Amino acid sequence: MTVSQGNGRSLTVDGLRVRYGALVALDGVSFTVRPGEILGIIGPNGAGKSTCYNATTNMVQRAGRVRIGDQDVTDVPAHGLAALGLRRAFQQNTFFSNITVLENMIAVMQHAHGSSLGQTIFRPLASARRAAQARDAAREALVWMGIPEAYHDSYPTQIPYGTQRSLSIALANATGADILLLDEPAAGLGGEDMQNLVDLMLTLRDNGVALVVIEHHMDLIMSVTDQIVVLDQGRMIASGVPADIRNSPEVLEAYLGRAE
Ligand SMILES: Nc1ncnc2c1ncn2[C@@H]1O[C@H](COP(=O)(O)OP(=O)(O)OP(=O)(O)O)[C@@H](O)[C@H]1O
Repeated sequence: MTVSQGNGRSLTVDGLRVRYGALVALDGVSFTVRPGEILGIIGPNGAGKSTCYNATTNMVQRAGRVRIGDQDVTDVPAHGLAALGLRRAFQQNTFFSNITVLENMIAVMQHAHGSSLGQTIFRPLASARRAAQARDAAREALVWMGIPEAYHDSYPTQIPYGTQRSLSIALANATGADILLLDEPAAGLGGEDMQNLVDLMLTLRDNGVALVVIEHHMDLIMSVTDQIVVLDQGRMIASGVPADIRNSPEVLEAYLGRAE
């Protein structure tokens, strides 16, 4: 396996609280997700799920603390968290659309692992060899994360929508992220695409990535997560393993009772 996953670190948020004027959008939200775990965050519309991601990644003014492994990153700005292994994959697909799928992966992997400009200029043969190695490594990473070779030389917008979603997540992971925050990854997907997404999430989990998933798709959440946090009106009304959440009267009342 060529995609390294860094050191495998957990994410802990403790007592997150966010106010928008008079509205308390998040209040006392705490959880830990460990390497090789998938944590789901669910709740009805307006429950505070997106605010929770924004608070975790320091994109909004908040109280509370955030840790990556043993490191307190509460005051690290959003753009600095990626370098510390925390990546957020947004709902919309994110890639460079004017270069191929393979070139996207090469670019991300080279950015993550660095390349030596001096050697590239002065040693063209070694440079050519490194370029070939980079292509091989990128191809292998893409296939491992469920992007078939048939799509590698296409532009991202030419490949099926579901595969574009997987590509976005694969690129986020290829940065060497230990922790991935996925924002409604299943939105707009069905059938085979959904299964491919599940396979990708499980592959990453099994490789020691800590995943946090905001998702409305209840079957997906119940089938892939190790633990679930339920938000309602900014507060954690329940947390636990999927079987407990499924049977929680509070959750049924607050979330499942209000069909979306
Ligand atoms: N920038 C903002 N300014 C003021 N209020 C906001 C802002 N962002 C979110 N809110 C409010 O905070 C609350 C939580 O919103 P949030 O988007 O976090 O919920 P959500 O669970 O992600 O909802 P959805 O499932 O609909 O995406 C809502 O009442 C929302 O209207």
